[in-house]
Formats: sequence, structure tokens, C-alpha cells
Amino acid sequence: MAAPRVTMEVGNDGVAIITLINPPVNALAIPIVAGLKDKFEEATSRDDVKAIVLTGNGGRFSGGFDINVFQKVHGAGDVSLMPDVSVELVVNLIEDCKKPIVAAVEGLALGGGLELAMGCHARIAAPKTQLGLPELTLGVIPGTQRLPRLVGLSKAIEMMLGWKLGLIDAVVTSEELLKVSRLWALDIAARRKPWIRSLHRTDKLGSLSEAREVLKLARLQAKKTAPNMPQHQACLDVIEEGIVHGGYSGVLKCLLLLRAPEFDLYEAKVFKELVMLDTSRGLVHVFFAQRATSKVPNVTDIGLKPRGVRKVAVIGGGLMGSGIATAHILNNIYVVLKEVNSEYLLKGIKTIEANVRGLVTRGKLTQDKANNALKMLKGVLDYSEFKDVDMVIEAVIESVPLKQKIFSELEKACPPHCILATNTSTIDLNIVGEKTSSQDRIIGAHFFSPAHVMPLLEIVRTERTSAQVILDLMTVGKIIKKVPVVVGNCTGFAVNRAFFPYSQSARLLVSLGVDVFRIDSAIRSFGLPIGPFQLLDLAGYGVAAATSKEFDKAFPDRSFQSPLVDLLLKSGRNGKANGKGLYTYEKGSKPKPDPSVLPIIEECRRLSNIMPGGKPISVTEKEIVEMILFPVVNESCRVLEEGIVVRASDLDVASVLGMSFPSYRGGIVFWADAVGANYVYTSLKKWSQLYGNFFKPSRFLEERATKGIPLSAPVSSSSTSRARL
Ligand SMILES: C[C@H](O)CC(=O)SCCNC(=O)CCNC(=O)[C@H](O)C(C)(C)COP(=O)(O)OP(=O)(O)OC[C@H]1O[C@@H](n2cnc3c(N)ncnc32)[C@H](O)[C@@H]1OP(=O)(O)O
Repeated sequence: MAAPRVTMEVGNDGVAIITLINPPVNALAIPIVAGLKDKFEEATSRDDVKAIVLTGNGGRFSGGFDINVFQKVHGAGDVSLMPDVSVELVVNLIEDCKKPIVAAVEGLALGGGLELAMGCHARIAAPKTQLGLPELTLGVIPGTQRLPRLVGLSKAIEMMLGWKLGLIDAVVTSEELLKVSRLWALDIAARRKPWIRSLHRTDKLGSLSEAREVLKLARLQAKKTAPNMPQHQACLDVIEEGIVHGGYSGVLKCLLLLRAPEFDLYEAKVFKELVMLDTSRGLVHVFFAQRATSKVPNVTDIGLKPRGVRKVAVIGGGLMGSGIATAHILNNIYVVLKEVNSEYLLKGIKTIEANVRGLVTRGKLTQDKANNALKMLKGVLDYSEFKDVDMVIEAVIESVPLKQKIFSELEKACPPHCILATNTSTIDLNIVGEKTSSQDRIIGAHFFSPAHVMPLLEIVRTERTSAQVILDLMTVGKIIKKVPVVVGNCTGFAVNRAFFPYSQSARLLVSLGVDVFRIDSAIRSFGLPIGPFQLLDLAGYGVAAATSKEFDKAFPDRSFQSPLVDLLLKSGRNGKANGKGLYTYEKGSKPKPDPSVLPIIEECRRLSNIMPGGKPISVTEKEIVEMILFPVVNESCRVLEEGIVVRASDLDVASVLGMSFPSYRGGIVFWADAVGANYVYTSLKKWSQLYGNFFKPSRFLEERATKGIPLSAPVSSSSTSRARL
């Protein structure tokens, strides 16, 4: 790949076209920032240049500042590696330039890319250009000063915290983009169009008291939605600084935030809280980890091309099947939904319609798109439509004989190229396909509920699944906007396997005398959206009892058998499904802890009989979190050792997207390394002595902790002799 560079061409009309070239997204890498400075200086000083157009090569303006530099800053702990974009380039060379500059924007302008465009004196865009300030998702703040001045404070805050607006001067076709931008720049030079420096504008800001009111509401909102992410509040602080003291002061303060070590303690503190904080490290890690999942050795690097998947059959119209069907039709893939009788079929179709309507109600889908999606669905009761399907996803109940029967039938009903996928969350795929001779095209497509919303697709392969089939499913996964993570075949695969101790340790803590609702609250404060017991209510106790059995069977040496779920079921409770769980559920209000469940919990403790000396143990919130999550880290270590995932960061992505582990903590393995393998190991060892084998550290954890090797370091070939991948 050619080195990143910036080019400049001066036309006969006196317009200099400055082009960013750094495929695939024209990220603002250090040489690009330097190149931009050079070219703007040159264009400003050349007499034959009357006006300037800034654009990106290859149909994309810029994906923003080069995130690799963040990683370098985190690695070296040295913030001076960040080049100064905001003042030297955007303010001095672009915004304050003596010649008009127009941004010709196409494809995307994100983060620092959008900031460059906003520093220009006008912006012309091609249709469907994606504009955004995703910096908060990386733990840092965006340029905060120009956007409020260009579009107003409320809209700017909306966009920085995640939404859209209109800050473009004209939208033209791709073909006309450069032509119109050139003319626009010349019009500004000739004063036929206004020469606007966005940092000077105040007309959209409103009065100071209005601004303070908007900021107050935004702060409250950010406190609720992003409680553990300091960058949100910092972003609002810096906006306020610019509104009170002027745009330049705001920009300078942003700069101070980044360059804090040279400045006073306050800035140093804010700086530490943002750029160098674990929040940013975690989020940047997840960004790259997510992209790494699309690189699977011996699948994506052997020259295979994905085959098109146009028609998919889904077997089973229950919650999972209808969610899976919804995900496909929303992305233009034709779906045949098969059920065993018309009553179940109708129910499945109604669920799909409700899924689609729900997206329209929440403003996530237009009515037109919803109608088109529903046209892509056909319900059937037999296999006659299966003769030309490219993939089948079986999503029936977890019954081995039923799945085996279905796969034998599929072998006869489907064309030979058809991918045969199962959505099982626990059953060994070799057993599912045992009665067929199509093991090479049998694969796990493990969706997470609700399947049309949750972003993770766990792709489970066996030793016999062909690379082509894996690649095809990865490609479909991306088309239906999931993040596919390829994993090996074992009980629970990667996510449920690593997280089975999560609910078990929560129940163990209850048996040791810790309050159910305190446990949920500690886990929520840590950053998961709901605690293990609210999750239990949501999933339903039947599901919990069934999956617990699978794990008890597979891992009897380290499974904690709590009587809690059985006792709850016996008392007529089934969680959210019947409105009677550990929480009470009333329409329109949040679930509330149900005090009438306390006698059941007392009975559970009596039956477990594990409280030391018969008295509840005393633990801090931090200990609660650790006693629940360190066993998850421990099982993750086994997943890593057995080669169930390609790389440790795949488990990070899977934990974030499948279990809602907080992304700003970087995922389960990244977090464990941040806490320290040795601390995890010694804590587990201590608890295993006090409370038994459930906490016993795995061999892998012990070895890494005692040798001081990070858990995320690649597993050596000798220890992956039993590798599944
Ligand atoms: C000072 C400034 O205000 C601070 C900043 O600008 S911070 C940066 C803000 N920008 C962002 O957060 C954008 C991040 N990028 C994205 O969201 C998406 O990559 C995208 C929407 C630009 C493109 O998505 P898509 O087409 O699906 O391609 P995707 O696979 O994500 O990316 C393609 C490649 O570009 C890389 N890339 C994308 N954006 C990048 C960036 N800003 N810096 C460095 N590399 C980047 C990816 O890592 C990936 O590399 P790989 O092929 O080696 O894995």
C-alpha cells in the first residue's frame, strides 16, 4: 500500500485542490497532518492560488484522526505523540487562512475529519455522506467549539453524544462535487458568497442562560446514560468554556486537555481522566479488537471469495427464530420461515411484524423500509421452498433427537451448496450433525436475544466445517449488521462458556448471605446494564434451570448447584414472563425488588448451608463485583487455553457485545489484565480455600499470574495442542 500522503493540484481557474490520500478511510495519520500543514502553507503563499478545495481520495473525506496513534500514546504513556491538529492546522492554517477554503465532502467525515471540514469556510457534500463525532466512543472529546456555532447548541450536543444534523451548505451529486466546490470557493473569494469562520459565529448559540439550561439537562442525561465515562461531562464542560469565554478559548482548553502535562494541575487532572484513563484505553482496544475479528487464520487469508446468500430458511418461529428472521429481512435477505403448524407459524410471523413495527415506533426504521422488509418474508409448513435456499438456520428447542431429525431432513430438502446452521447455544455441533454426511457444511450461528437487536453473532465451527462455509456465514453476519466472532465447539461455546460462572457465583454469594438486590446494584455500578438476578428474571427460570444442568454436566468440578431457581419455580414464580420474579413488574415503571421473595432466599440459604459459622459473610461492593467476575475470568482462561477463540481480544469483543460487559473496560480479558492476573489469581485462591472448588484458579491463570505474563498474550503452540481452531 502506498504511503499516506497529501497532494495538491492547482487548476487554471486558480483553485488548489488539496487531497487526503490514506486508504481505506483517509485517517489523519501523522504524515497526513504534516502534509496538510505543508500544502495549506504552500497554497496560501502561492500567487496563482485564489481559493482552495479540501477533499479526500477514493470517495471518502476522512474517518478522523488516526486511532493507531491513540494506541501508541496508551502504550508509551506519552501524550506528546499526539500532533496538534486543532490550533496549528484547523485554526491557524484553515479557518484563519487569507484564502477561502471549501470542503468537498463525500462518503464520511468523522471526528477530526469533520473538524477539518468545519474549519473550512463552506462544506459541499455528496448525498448519503456520513457525518459524525464519535470521539466519546473512544474515551476522548471531539472538537467542541465549531459545531454549536454552526448548528446551535442543542443539535451539537445531540450529535456529539451520538446523533445527526445538517451542517452542510449544499448537497450535490458525486460527479459534481469538485466542480461545485471549486465554484463555491471562487464565489467566496469574489465575495459573492459569505466568508464564514465558524469559530467567530454566535448567531446560533442563543443567550447564556438558555445555553446553561441546555447544558444542565445534557449533564443530567449524560450522568444517567454514561455514568462511568468522564469524557461526556468533560465534553460539556469544554463547550461551556467556549460559550462563556469564546470559541478560541474553548479550542485552547481542548488543547490544554490534550497537552496537560505542561499546564497546571487542573488540566493535568482532566487530561489524565480522559486521554490516559482506562476508559480511553478500553474503548480504543475494543475498536481494534472488533476489527480484528474479521481476520480468521485459514479462512479469510486463503484467497476464498464469499458466495452470495440471497435466500435463507429459518426453522422455528419462537423468540430466537423470529428475531433471526427479522434481522435478515431488515437487510434485504429473503426469508422462508418454517413452523410445524399454522398456529405456531402465525405466532412467529406476528412476532416478526411486531419486531419490525417496534423499530418504526422507536424511529429506527421508516414505514417504507418496514413494508419492504415484510415483503421479504414467507411462512411455510413444509420443505418445498427449501430447494433453492442458500442457508438454513435451525432455531428449535434444545432437543438432540429433534435437531438430528431436522438436519437429516435438511440434507435431502436443500441444495448441496446450502449452509446448514444451528442456533443452539449449548449442544455439541458434531452431535447435531451426527446423522448426516454433511459435516463440512454444518456450522453454529449463535445469535443473542433479541436476535434482531443484539450485535454479536457467535459463529461456531467444528474440526470439519469448511473454510468456505465459515467465510460465507461471516459475510452474511456483516450484511445483517452483526459482528461475527468465529469460535470453536464446546459446551456453551465462547460466550456462554466463559460466563456460566457469572450467574453461579451470584447465586453462591446469595447462599453465603449476600443480599440479592445489593449484588445487582454492585454489578450495575460496575457498568453492566442489569445485574445477574434481573437477568435471571428476564431470561425466565426454565431457561436458567436447563442451561445450569448442561454446565453442571460438562464442568462438575467447578459448578455451584444453588437451590434458588428450583425454589422460585416451586413458589409459582417465573421472572418477568409471568410478572412474578425477584422483582415486581408493573407496566410503565422500572422493576422493583420484591420483598416477598425474602423467605424463599432464606430457605435457599438454609438448604445450601454454606455460610461460615451459619452467619452471612461481610463483603464490600468491590468484593461482590470481583467474586462474580473473577470466576468468569478464570473460565475465560480455560477458553483461551483450549483455543476456543482465535485471540484473547475476540473474547473481549464477545463479552462486550454478547454479555454487555462495559466497552470502556475493554472486555473481560482486557479488564482482567488491567486489574492484574496475579491479583485475580490470589483472590480466587483465597476464596477457594474459604468457599470451595468453585473459585479454584485454573492452571492457565496460575501459570500466567506466577510468570507475570498477561492473560491476553498469545497462547503458545504447545499449550494449544488441544486447540479447537
Ligand atoms: C482529534 C480528533 O477529534 C480525534 C479523532 O478524530 S478520533 C477518530 C474519530 N473517528 C472514528 O472514531 C471513526 C472510526 N472508524 C469507524 O467508525 C469505521 O472504521 C468507519 C465508519 C470509518 C469505516 O467503517 P468500515 O467501512 O466498516 O470499515 P472498518 O473495517 O471499520 O475500517 C477499515 C479499516 O480502517 C481502519 N480505520 C478506520 N477508521 C480509522 C481511524 N480513524 N484511524 C485509524 N484506522 C482507522 C480500521 O481499523 C480498519 O483497518 P483494518 O482493515 O486494518 O482492520
